[in-house]
Amino acid sequence: MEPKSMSTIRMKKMKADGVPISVITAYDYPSAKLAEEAGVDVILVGDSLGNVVQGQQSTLPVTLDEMIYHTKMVTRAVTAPFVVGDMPFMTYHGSLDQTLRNIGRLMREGLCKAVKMEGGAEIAHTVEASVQAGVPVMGHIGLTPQSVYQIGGYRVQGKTNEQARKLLDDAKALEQAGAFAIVLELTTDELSEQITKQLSIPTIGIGAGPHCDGQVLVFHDLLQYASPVFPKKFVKAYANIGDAIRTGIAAYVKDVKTRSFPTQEHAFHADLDMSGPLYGGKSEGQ
Ligand SMILES: Nc1nc(=O)c2c([nH]1)NC[C@@H]1CN(c3ccc(C(=O)N[C@@H](CCC(=O)O)C(=O)O)cc3)CN21
Ligand SMILES: CC(C)C(=O)C(=O)O
Repeated sequence: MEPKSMSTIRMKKMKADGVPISVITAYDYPSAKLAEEAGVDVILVGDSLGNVVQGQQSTLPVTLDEMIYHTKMVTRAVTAPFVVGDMPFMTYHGSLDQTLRNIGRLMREGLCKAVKMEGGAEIAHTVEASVQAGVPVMGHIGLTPQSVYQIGGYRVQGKTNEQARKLLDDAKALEQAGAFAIVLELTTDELSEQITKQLSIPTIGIGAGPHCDGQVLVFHDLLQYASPVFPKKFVKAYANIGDAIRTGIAAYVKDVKTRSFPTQEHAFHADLDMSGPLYGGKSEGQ
């Protein structure tokens, strides 16, 4: 039987039943295909692709067209996982009209089933309008990388009462606005637990401790795929495909240099006489 597709309703039920939600980022066809085969519930086409795929210093330069390009490749690859596309920097802060156009492009062209937006109470009106337009919205609070230059660095969030209280209010405002889930990024364990308890929609943690309803990690971090950012405390590496790829390529280079590859084993043949005049050889009688 075909695996049942993940949905926002199933995710909410998973929270109620205490079943954790597994989320991974992916940015192209093969990685998304492997993620589905591995049984992941949700795939986030994150704008972290700016860092791990494009080699940028932050997620800010990522454009809507680039998000659409990557989201298309991911949605082409999968059936069961619920695919969420990230709204890039400044594509949901202008007029509501422009925001809805941008969401429309990501969903219609990228074929994702939902979008993610960074921000709390200050974007609740945008979340509400999007939800009213029929768009499932995933919230994202705590460390919001699109605001890294305002925050001043990739820092743990919610360490003071004032900050923690504000983040709890943000989470509630997003739930009230109709978000179907909220990413908690780099929020303290205690705050993540409290937010998770007080919401009926699932929390998806990254660097947010073990109390969230689900977990998300960046593909390149959990598989050690040449992730350019320094080692992060909240990451657990489950494979080292960077090493595997480098070792494989180095062996290939060595084989080419020593003429160990290709060999006759990899060659194709045709039964032709290439010593004759057709190929510039000497013909008889000359
Ligand atoms: N490869 C990658 N993984 C990510 O998780 C990720 C990205 N890129 N790019 C977009 C954002 C940026 N993220 C980051 C980047 C750095 C830290 C970091 O340096 N964290 C420190 C904690 C700092 C503190 O103690 O305040 C750490 O040691 O984990 C955290 C999240 C998460 N996202
Ligand atoms: C790290 C996750 C939550 C994200 O926002 C991204 O991949 O862009």
